[in-house]
Amino acid sequence: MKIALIQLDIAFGNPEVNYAAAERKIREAATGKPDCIILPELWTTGYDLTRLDEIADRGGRTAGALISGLAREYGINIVAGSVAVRQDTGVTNTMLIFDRTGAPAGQYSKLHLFKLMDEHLYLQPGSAKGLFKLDGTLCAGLICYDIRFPEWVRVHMAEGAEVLFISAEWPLPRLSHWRALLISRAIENQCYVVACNRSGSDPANTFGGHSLIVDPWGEIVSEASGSEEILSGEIDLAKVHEVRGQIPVFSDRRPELYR
Ligand SMILES: NC(=O)CCC(=O)C(=O)O
Repeated sequence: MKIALIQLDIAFGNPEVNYAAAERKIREAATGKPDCIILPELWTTGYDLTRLDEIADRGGRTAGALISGLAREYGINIVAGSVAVRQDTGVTNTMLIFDRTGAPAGQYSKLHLFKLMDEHLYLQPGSAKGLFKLDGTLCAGLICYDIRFPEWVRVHMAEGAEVLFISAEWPLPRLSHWRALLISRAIENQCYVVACNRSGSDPANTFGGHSLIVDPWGEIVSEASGSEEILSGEIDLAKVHEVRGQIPVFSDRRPELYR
């Protein structure tokens, strides 16, 4: 599976600019004929949370129509990062996933809200898992701060997911945590981790970039710089089975005692 990670510099609170930029980058990434493209967290609005009443995407319809159309046009799966989605009950930070036909393959609303960036004041948390299938492979999609919760990642991996997609807006001062957490999640779950961060800055934060693909042994397959770029890398699902066969972590678990 060939993956393209679009490490975007997001315009603060300006969905129109971000829709145009994402479309341009997806078209550019599509020339490399990837099987899957991934975008960062909150790529339509950035963290302009105080203006969500104005700029959140009702039902995710605008972002959904754009991404579904591009997925269908190029025949590529797109993990469309996350979008501030206006629901009847409030706004969620929701990952949208489309398959090669442009059909929705799943969605996931960020479960753990990050207080340091005021998410709890403006966003509603999700309450469902982020499992979906791409080309027959079971995948999990989680968002940024979620990677600090290994127990939540494990819930997905224990159901048999082989690839963990992460969309993020992870600030530069905690870049060492970003790398260590992603490598740890890959090693402990013996899965591929495909993690797309943003670059650039907003009024409150500078973001770290360094999007990553990590293999099930914890080795880095590809790593981006700190600037805007399209990162590519290949994942070999046979390696998941090889590593899980060599050290049978999942069958050696004692979940009855983990309480
Ligand atoms: N957008 C986020 O969830 C950021 C999470 C983060 O920075 C962290 O340190 O955790």
